[in-house]
Amino acid sequence: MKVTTLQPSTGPAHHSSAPAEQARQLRVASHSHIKGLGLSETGEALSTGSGFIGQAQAREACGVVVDLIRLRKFSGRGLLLAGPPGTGKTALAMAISHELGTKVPFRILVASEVYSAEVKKTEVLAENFRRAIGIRVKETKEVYEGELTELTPTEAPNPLSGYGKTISHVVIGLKTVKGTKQLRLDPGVYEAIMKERIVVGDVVYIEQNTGAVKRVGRSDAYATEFDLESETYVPLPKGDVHKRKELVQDLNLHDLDAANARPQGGQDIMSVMGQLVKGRRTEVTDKLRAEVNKVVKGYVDQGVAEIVPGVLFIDEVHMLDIECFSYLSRALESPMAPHVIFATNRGVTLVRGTDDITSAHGMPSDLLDRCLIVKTEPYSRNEIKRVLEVRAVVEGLSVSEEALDKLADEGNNSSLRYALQLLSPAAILAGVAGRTEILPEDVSETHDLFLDAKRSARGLEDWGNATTN
Ligand SMILES: Nc1ncnc2c1ncn2[C@@H]1O[C@H](COP(=O)(O)OP(=O)(O)OP(=O)(O)O)[C@@H](O)[C@H]1O
Repeated sequence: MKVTTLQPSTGPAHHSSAPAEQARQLRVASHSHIKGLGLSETGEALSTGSGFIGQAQAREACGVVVDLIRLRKFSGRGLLLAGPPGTGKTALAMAISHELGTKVPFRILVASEVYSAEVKKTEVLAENFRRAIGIRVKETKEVYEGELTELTPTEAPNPLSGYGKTISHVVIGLKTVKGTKQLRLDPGVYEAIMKERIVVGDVVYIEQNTGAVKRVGRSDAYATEFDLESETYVPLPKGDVHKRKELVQDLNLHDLDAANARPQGGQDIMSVMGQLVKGRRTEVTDKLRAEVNKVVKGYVDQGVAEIVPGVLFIDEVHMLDIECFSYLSRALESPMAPHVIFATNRGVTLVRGTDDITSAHGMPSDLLDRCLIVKTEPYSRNEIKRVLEVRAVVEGLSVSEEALDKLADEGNNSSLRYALQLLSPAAILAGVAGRTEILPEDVSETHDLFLDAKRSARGLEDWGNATTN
């Protein structure tokens, strides 16, 4: 049996998500029940379509925007979601992203994030713009693909330290419909296999010239009717183990900017795309971005790559200042701009960075004129109750009808977000009382333990008055 040796991949290390990124992911989790705008074929809002309750008019308006985006008739324009806090503006932006599809990048930026000590405001905006522009690269490569039938690492004495063992090489077996093949792999590829948590029975492919390993899924020969995890089962690959395969990589322009700012060498797609621009770089500059754009445009013209404009959601847009707004106006003109959705809960207010210019939502009129504005309405008590119901199901909490009513009252008196935030603590208190179901007493106790903004502000005011008298 012919055995082939492969070299390890030397592509850029993929950094784990930074705290900011993790905070961003947490933000997304609170909308995990939102699966889309919940519209019928004719664009009418369904009563609880896709986890969305109420806001029928705003959802239908956003449905029209999704159609405009799909028809590529939305470039250079923005969507502004204006409404009181907790009326589903972020949820609508998430729903639009779902409607556009998982391959469309979606980026959340809270406007106040642009004010950071180290990085220029417009640089933060530029980076978020680039992260919201996807690029899909198709390339045909020589790969070894199949169901993993054998994974045998061979140990050898550690040549460096004289004690302990190291992996000298690993032998794997790959099976396809047509046959099997044994491969002798470099330790670096074995580490990649371990990192991807690949086990015997998984269907994988290994790129021949980089040794990059990709887990496609679990072979459906192992599918059992009792499996609980959300495993993706895939059929046994057809054809030979060694074949030419079209690989699709979904990146965003910031990935390319960063890879070019710190070229790391190597053959995998990130490294290749990371060497588009000659010469050593240290940071991402507008000049670098312009060069990356030029090369990307060349790839698009050759049909190797496709630009996927994503969604950049800028929450609390009234926090941006005049300098940021002028950057946004220019950036929206760029042919490679993402679709920008703004959200604000402010009315007429001062445009930050100016002394005396007030305007609707704190945005300059020239930018406002380019936006479609969608209003979100406060929820009725019944709608708040239904949102709480949907959220409780998603969070796996069981709530009695009376407790749900009590929470809905809290939401009605204070805010939807406050009521939603009482759900998990109430579940904890129910657990402490040895119950799995949340009852009204748990809601009352959490109401006393955790204040809403109005009560806490009033409490401090009373305290302030008491101490000054
Ligand atoms: N109509 C709705 N249906 C289902 N869930 C909703 C709805 N509206 C809001 N939510 C949920 O309520 C919570 C608060 O909503 P969201 O964050 O969208 O409000 P917002 O208008 O963006 O608030 P803010 O102005 O403070 O950013 C989120 O968990 C969101 O998923």
